[in-house]
Amino acid sequence: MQTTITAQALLPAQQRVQRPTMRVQHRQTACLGPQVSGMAVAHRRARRAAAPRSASLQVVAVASDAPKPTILVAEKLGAGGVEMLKEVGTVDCSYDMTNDELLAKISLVDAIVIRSATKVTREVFEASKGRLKVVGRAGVGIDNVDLAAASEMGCLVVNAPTANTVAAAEHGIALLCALARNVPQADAAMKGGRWERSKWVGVSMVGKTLAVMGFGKVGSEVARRAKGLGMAVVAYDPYASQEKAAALGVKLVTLDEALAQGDFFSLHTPLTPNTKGMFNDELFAKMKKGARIVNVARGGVIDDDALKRALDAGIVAGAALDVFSTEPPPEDNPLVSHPAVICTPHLGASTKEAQEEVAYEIAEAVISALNGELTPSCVNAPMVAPEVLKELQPFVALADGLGRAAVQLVQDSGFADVFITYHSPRGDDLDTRLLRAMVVKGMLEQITTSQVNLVNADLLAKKRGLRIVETVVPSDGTSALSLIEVAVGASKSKFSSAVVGDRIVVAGEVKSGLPFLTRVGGFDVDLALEGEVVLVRQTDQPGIIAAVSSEFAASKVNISFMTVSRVAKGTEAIMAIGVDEAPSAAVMDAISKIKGVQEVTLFSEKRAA
Ligand SMILES: NC(=O)C1=CN([C@@H]2O[C@H](COP(=O)(O)OP(=O)(O)OC[C@H]3O[C@@H](n4cnc5c(N)ncnc54)[C@H](O)[C@@H]3O)[C@@H](O)[C@H]2O)C=CC1
Ligand SMILES: O=C(O)C(=O)COP(=O)(O)O
Repeated sequence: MQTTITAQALLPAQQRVQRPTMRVQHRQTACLGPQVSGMAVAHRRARRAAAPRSASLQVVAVASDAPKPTILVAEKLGAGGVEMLKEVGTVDCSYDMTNDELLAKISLVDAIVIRSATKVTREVFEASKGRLKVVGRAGVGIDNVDLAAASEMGCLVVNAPTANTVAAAEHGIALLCALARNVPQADAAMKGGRWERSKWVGVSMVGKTLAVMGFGKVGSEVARRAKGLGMAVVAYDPYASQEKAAALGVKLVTLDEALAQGDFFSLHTPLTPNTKGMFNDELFAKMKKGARIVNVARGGVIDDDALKRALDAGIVAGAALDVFSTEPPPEDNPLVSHPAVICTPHLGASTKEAQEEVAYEIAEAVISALNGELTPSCVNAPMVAPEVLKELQPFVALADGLGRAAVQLVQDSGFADVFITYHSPRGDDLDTRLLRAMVVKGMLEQITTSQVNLVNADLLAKKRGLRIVETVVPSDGTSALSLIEVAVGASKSKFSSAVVGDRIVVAGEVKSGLPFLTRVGGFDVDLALEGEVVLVRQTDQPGIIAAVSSEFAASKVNISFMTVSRVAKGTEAIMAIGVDEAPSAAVMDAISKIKGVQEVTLFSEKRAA
């Protein structure tokens, strides 16, 4: 496989819903059904019990010697989650702040936990002056967070994608039944002293068709429950799999088919540029006359004015809305006051049980993000499924180290082309996003003052005009990768032996779980990628190794690793030497003057704190 990084790969996850890796999670959850939530809860409980956690992949880590992070909880969060946060940081629970209050506070905190009411806009990120490292969304929808601004500023956005799925689905079903049977209207009449039996005759659900729009976690749970009510269920979701639908007895259909067949519609898409105002005049005109709509997704998915027209024209017989384009909706909102509309104030996720679990799920994600770990619920970093993440973990440091090494070998002139070659038994199935971001991170950390992390690596690469070409070469072996090669398109190197053709090339492998540099240019080496590394090219002759070592010894620089590799006896050789601290310029100069030494250079594998 050979791929050139595309604009698509740089999109925030919310807009990349069609990526296969994003779908895997949906498929797993949806196929397993209600018990999944139970399993997810059990897993979370088990993980909570299994301390201490490992801080392995540095994403946006607050340095270990830094003071405790400050975490602002801006909306009501379950007590258990707040307690978890208190174990690791100073927690400020300030609910219902105005935007000005938020702007004033945000530069004092490392993380913020929100629900759907707090808008984390570009203005908020700018006001944080770089301190804000993590936004934790205690729920699913992240349309109230400016993901582009978060990514540009290297701020990790994590959500709680599973804990409220069942609650939202149950609320969808509750609204579906209430809508079909006019429950709120009849209740209001009775409370007003009226016994209106003939006025509130409803419609039956059994045998009717429910069109689920967006067949993800909530949509599929709604579908499962609607089947139990005896409804025929079709689903429109261009990114859902046929197998998942078939497993639930649901037929995946086109948009036009869904519109033509649905007696009831249940909306479950995220709010994205693609879905904003999706339910407009054109769509309503294609619906069966008398259809009913439930929206527990996001208000913005429906064009409010178009719905009002469809209701008034009788195309839509009734709507049940939990979500609104502006929340709370203004008092004169014509939908809220419409007699054929029933409403709840964004209650989909609001069950006692769901809120407790959401709080744990988000606290866990925020803590691990602050610890610098990669969390699977990160929505603006190149995340992969947890099992893939575990497998790639050893190679993440390797990719970072090779990027770091390659860029430091470039002489003066810049470069635009980066070639990453992965040797992997997975072939085309290898998910390279994480590794690519780490190579880029390693490179950019050397050449920019911006904070670079997995969140913004791709974005910063694009801004700098880097062209990244990735190639996967099938290889033997049982681990995910056997070798990674990183080359930059530059023929002038501080170490000319690193140049092959018109590229500076380094390659490495993971050995005993640690990243090793195994090739520089055409030379094989074998050196742990850590600390400071000195490369020496010399004529292959006796005495040089001793002469170089004694220069280090004289200046009390400890050698941790050394490998020597030569082309052929008596010709050229290179030494790769790991040293505990960077030798002085004088030592480097002295080495370069040793008879037989042709060139010497130094690069650092020290990671940014
Ligand atoms: N009212 C409430 O309190 C709650 C609302 N929600 C909202 O429910 C929605 C769904 O949540 P989940 O199921 O957890 O998300 P999900 O990501 O599991 O599912 C969303 C599905 O929508 C599909 N989709 C994306 N664009 C589409 C399009 N243009 N047309 C048709 N399908 C499209 C995706 O492929 C995906 O399968 C989100 O908007 C979320 O914010 C979720 C929980 C509670
Ligand atoms: O999880 C979601 O997407 C929700 O809409 C729930 O919102 P909430 O956390 O209840 O403000």
